[in-house]
Amino acid sequence: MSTGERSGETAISVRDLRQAYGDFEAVRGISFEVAPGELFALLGTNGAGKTTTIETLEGFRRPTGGQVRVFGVDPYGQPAELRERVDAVLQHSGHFPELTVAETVDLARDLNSDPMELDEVLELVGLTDKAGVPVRQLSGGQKRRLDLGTALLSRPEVLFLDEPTTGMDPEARRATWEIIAATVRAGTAVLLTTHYLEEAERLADRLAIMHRGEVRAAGTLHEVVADRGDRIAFLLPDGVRSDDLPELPGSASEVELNGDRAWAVYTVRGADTELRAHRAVEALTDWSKARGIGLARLEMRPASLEDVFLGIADGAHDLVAD
Ligand SMILES: Nc1ncnc2c1ncn2[C@@H]1O[C@H](COP(=O)(O)OP(=O)(O)OP(=O)(O)O)[C@@H](O)[C@H]1O
Repeated sequence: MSTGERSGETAISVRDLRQAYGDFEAVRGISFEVAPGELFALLGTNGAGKTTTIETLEGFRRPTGGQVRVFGVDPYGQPAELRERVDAVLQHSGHFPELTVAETVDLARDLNSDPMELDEVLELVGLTDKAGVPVRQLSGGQKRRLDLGTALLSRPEVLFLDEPTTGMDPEARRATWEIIAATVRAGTAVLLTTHYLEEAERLADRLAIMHRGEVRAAGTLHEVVADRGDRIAFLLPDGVRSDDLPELPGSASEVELNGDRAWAVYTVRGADTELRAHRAVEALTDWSKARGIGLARLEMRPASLEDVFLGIADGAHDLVAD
């Protein structure tokens, strides 16, 4: 159990954070907290402000507005009282390419007062057989595992993970998820950014989706997808236009193009979503029978994290200057 868990304090606190680069405001008033033994995932479109937020929490940047705290301490400038309690896997690691894996781990161990043993670190991240290999000869995924090993060897109470599994094959990614989950179970507060939605689904206790510097959705996975509602979809029958689709109480309809197929999509939101979605399917079936048309590929399912993300990202790739 970590010190933080014992005292019940908040590990990471972000309140109305604003961060600007010159005239451009990259982070526009975001707030969240992470407790010891909790993993919070920060998701978002490219350029949403995730790395800027993590860099601010790591003490590389002073907020232009709002406040960030790590165990109640302002992290700007990486004060000594936080150095032994906090570690990170950044997007770009700073290892020396000519040093071997073992030398790299030992170098990181030298900077800590009570680090894990070398063998323990190598085994933890599956690099035992690469101990004598220079870092420059590692694959991208192996370098990420080395990054994780050098971050974990100090047994940090707060861990920042900025896209930690990028470049890993599916097996290495799953192994890394196990390591991260075990670290959280041991009491570490983890702030994770990732573009792999499955990673957040597997690991996150709570999450936030950012877009253009703002949090657009936040909560547990269940809360975030429940907000989006249930989805009913079927292939738009030949000869049926979007205007011909029946109106169903409590649901919104639209036509989605996927490749060369057009889909009729209904979204059912609010209280008793499951029951109302079921009634909507019955009404659609009656409507299609009355017209003698089929509802090919009819599906009804709760929204996924991907649906929520894509709903937020819609238009995110327009070349619009902020
Ligand atoms: N040093 C900098 N100077 C000026 N603008 C910057 C700087 N760093 C980031 N930005 C801009 O701030 C915005 C947020 O960038 P940031 O790297 O925080 O986003 P991100 O959510 O981590 O993106 P990605 O998912 O693509 O890694 C982007 O528009 C980016 O171009």
